[in-house]
Amino acid sequence: MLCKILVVEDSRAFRKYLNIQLSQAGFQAVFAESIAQAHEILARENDFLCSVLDYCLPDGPDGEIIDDVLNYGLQAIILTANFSEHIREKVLSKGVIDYLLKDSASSVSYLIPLLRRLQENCRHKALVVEDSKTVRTHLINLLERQNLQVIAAENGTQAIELLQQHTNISLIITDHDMPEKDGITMTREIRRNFDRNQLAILGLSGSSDRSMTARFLKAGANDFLYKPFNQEEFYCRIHHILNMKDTADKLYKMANQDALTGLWNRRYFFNQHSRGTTEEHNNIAMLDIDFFKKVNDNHGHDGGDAVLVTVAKQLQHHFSDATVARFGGEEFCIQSNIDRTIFVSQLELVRLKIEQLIMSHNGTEINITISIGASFGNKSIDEMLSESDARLYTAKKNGRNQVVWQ
Ligand SMILES: Nc1nc2c(ncn2[C@@H]2O[C@H](COP(=O)(O)OP(=O)(O)OP(=O)(O)O)[C@@H](O)[C@H]2O)c(=O)[nH]1
Repeated sequence: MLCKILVVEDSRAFRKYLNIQLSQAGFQAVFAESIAQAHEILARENDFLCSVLDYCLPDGPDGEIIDDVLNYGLQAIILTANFSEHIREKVLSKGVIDYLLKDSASSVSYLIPLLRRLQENCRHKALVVEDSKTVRTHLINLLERQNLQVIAAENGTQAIELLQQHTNISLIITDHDMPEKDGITMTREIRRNFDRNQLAILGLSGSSDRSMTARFLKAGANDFLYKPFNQEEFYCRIHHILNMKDTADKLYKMANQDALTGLWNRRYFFNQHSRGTTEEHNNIAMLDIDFFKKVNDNHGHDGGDAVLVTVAKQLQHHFSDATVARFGGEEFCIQSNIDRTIFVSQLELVRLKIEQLIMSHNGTEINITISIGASFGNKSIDEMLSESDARLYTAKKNGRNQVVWQ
């Protein structure tokens, strides 16, 4: 579903221009020409990502629309035709996300990435580490306004505890001077387990010590800001850090995930498991779709691809606690640390499920079966893979559609 943006703008030409730009960027613009119309829309729809508001409207020439829209709990980005320090301060003090000058195409080319950032932000969780309650609350408000999920700690020790409980934190904003553990020491400790691409850190300090920037960056922070900072600078840094993080995440996925099925690829599998395991149970299974060439021959490459995706989904569903990888072609590998007997019964179950599954493609039905070879114990990954492979070969030789595990 397209992400909806409320645009309140009286200029017909600018509305038309925004409509083209927003729809090309994948947003759905809902337009109002006046404050009155905006109220009508907001009374019946409240599922907007945010609003883009003209500062001067026929029924409110001095930014009156802003409070009205904010009162509906909707975030706002302001467009102004004239810039003045007075308007800037007035607008920002109301708690809007940003304001833009409506003077050129560059303002719209700033608006689109800003909207995309807001859209992406809801996937990110931020941890604020700050001992002053006033500053902490201010930081939380600023980040929540950006659609980020936010949790907070009063010092470095508490922050590290929270980091262990919340495994999905992607950004930390931390002060330096705090009781128990300061921000630089905490950053250094965090970097032992998380690199800059996994967990971004923005350091803050109200100190007059000008070496603070270098100290934070050398300890592993992604960026640093002296307090007091202004909202625009803070948001620019946060956006920059999160854009870098999203790019790093995308690159990681491209390098480690199979593009067709979304499963892990061979490279990821070997990186994860090449060093062996200390787990009590260690199981590997190699799976291969039977007579897959025939699926391609009978249903085309598209049909074959659809089958690969369906099998991948089944494997993910049945082995949610394991590492499931597509090794290439129609071959998959599972590494699991559960009890061997349970693992074998899971393999049997998924084999049966796939045998019973009727997939439909372009109006035709596709049935497939899979063959599986499994290996157990604390051997090297290479030994386990070649044992599984040999058992998979046996399964194929013995008639396919079966699990061989001894
Ligand atoms: N659609 C599709 N086909 C693929 C892909 N990768 C490999 N293949 C096809 O997978 C088929 C594998 O065929 P074979 O190695 O002969 O094995 P099989 O037909 O499954 O026979 P058995 O393994 O002996 O049961 C080949 O036709 C490949 O072209 C892919 O990403 N998509």
